[in-house]
Amino acid sequence: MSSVTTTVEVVDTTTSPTSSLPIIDFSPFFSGKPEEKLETGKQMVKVLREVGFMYIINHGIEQKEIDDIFEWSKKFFELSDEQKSKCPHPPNGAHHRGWSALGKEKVVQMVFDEKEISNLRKHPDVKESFDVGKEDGYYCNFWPEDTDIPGFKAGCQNYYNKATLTSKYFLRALALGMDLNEDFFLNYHIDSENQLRLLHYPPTKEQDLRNGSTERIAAHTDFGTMTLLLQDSCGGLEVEDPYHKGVFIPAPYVPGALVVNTGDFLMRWSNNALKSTLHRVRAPPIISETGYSKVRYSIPFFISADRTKTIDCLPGTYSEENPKKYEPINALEYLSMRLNATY
Ligand SMILES: O=C(O)CCC(=O)C(=O)O
Ligand SMILES: [Fe+2]
Repeated sequence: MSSVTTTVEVVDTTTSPTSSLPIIDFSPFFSGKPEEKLETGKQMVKVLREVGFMYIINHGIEQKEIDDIFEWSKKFFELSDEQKSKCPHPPNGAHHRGWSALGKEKVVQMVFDEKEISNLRKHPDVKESFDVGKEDGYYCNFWPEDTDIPGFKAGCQNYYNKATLTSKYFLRALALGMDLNEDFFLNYHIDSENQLRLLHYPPTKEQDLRNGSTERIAAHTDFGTMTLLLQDSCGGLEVEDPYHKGVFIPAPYVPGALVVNTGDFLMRWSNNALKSTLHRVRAPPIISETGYSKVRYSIPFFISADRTKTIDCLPGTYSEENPKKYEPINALEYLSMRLNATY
């Protein structure tokens, strides 16, 4: 059996910090050979158990498709505020669609107390975003005027569909890696309300980013099943070392790779067997000459289970010695609770 982990192994990090994220080559999964599919799934699950974050290469999304969605993102954020404000994000945080202007959103980590949230919001994240879901989904999309940016809607939908397709391969691999039927997770993601998010972090005073008085995106975990992230070469993404709380590992740009991580929903579903790891975006590592950090574009794609589905701890993740830590929960109920806290 060929080994598909092409770089840094997850070693025993209980004494020394993890230095970088593992890279998984997904191409053996596409061979269709059961043993190669299983091996790819096992590798994914090992990383999700230990780190919760990895790079995936040879995932099936072509470089041209990646370039195209970054181009659309840049074009969208170049529109005037007046043009972008024709498709505003509604005040209801759970309806995560449309444009959120600079300073609108504060990502908070598991804080549900109104007063505490409003204190945290005094330092909003320095970013603007545009969110898209399934076109005929539960939450309607908001699009800019086609005359302002012709082709944008189709461009986003192309990437949305490709990322959804890719997510289904990852869900198959995940199931095999967890010793479940290959279609186990697919059955909970038949009618997924996935979320495509275009993110733009404008140039920001570097010193403020370094001393933490300004944040691009504060440390948080993602909510859903898994996230597939594209990032540009700016840098600044950091992932908490699973064995050293408060120590963050840089997750630099790897050309063509998707950064893939467990979300809180999957962590709960797995009875905490899979880790949903804290991550944040800080100053890029390279010091600028201007005192301002470079602009950053990134494109997360959040995979969510069907809103009608209720999940219970996965078979094989609980026993008499390790009982279920959670009650069953409905997917929509869980996501709405988390999203409402960010607006
Ligand atoms: O910009 C990034 O790379 C991080 C984005 C992110 O973590 C998120 O939107 O949840
Ligand atoms: Fe995130």
